[in-house]
Amino acid sequence: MRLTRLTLHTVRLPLVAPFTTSFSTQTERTAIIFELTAAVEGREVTGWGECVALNEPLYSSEYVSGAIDVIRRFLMPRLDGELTAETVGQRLAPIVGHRMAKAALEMAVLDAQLRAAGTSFAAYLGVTRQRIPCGVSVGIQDSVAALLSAVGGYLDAGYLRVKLKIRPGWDIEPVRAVRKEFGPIPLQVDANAAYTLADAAHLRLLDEFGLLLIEQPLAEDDLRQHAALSQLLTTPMCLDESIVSAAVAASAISMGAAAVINVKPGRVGGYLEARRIHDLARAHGVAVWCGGMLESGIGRAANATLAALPGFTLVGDVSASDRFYRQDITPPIEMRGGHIDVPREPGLCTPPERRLLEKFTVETIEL
Ligand SMILES: O=C(O)CCC(=O)N[C@@H](C(=O)O)c1ccccc1
Repeated sequence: MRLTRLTLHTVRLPLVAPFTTSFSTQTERTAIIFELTAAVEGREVTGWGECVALNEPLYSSEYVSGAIDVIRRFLMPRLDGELTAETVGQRLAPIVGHRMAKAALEMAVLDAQLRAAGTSFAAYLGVTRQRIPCGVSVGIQDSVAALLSAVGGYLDAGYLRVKLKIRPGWDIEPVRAVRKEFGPIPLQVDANAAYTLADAAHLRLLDEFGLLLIEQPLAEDDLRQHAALSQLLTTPMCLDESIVSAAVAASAISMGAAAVINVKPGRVGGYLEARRIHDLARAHGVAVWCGGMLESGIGRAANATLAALPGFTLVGDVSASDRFYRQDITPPIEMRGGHIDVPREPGLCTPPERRLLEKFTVETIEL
């Protein structure tokens, strides 16, 4: 196919409640929605993608306006002429980093390619599961009572696994309270790199709670310290921010820094690299689960399909749209009986509804 036009819709989606992690509190999600037009054998097709970079470089080095700049100046010019989704990564490889921007471009090309072929992402990946189990990520709350109320609400809604955000000063006590209130529910914690190896003795206190895993306790770039810490804990070590590619996943697995990997297509440069990490981890007997970046229904639908691959043996963060949004730009993705159906329509997602896309768009750039 040949790309003919790319429109970047910067959308601002209000969150149903503030979402606090160890690095920020978000009350709305700014994201870049990619609307790609391409020519496939003389026909015009549209592909949709979503860049998961945050407004500020607090989760990783990428951020919305920087992603727009690198796409305009350095990435799009490398995608001229005939290309396929499978060749986008190599075309963009000379540009260092900017994985979330690259992932969104590859995603839009893949969506256009799949729509042109009338193929679902599920068929493309060869997944056989019809639905995926849903977990929920619970932000840091103002009080333990508020946390217990939030967790109770999500369990009543049918979520099958709870992830608690933690940071120094909000860790042992809230986890203990959730265990006391709700018993042996599937439970894990996510620190978003808020600790150091010097906190090992404190983090060992988490071992008494029988958690599924502890996610990214230390800095993104410190595999060695995560490997050392994993020797000191009985709770399985999971990495998120550190795993930016299949190559780094291979290093983390070989160093014993990751017993489990949170796979996020945006963080690793795209869904094709995410599949490579899935395949690598599975070959090593390492479990993976699908993380989330507060995606709209575009990324959320694609994640639901990715999470249906056989190596995604742990419940991920693919929640229903209403976990974060009162109104999405696509038809809401709904959870039934604690599961989300794997999309089977052509492409990666249901396209956004034009009036909703316009309602939430704060900036439109034509490339
Ligand atoms: O389900 C979701 O989309 C949210 C899951 C979640 O907690 N994401 C966290 C994370 O650290 O993994 C996050 C959210 C927003 C931005 C960066 C990270």
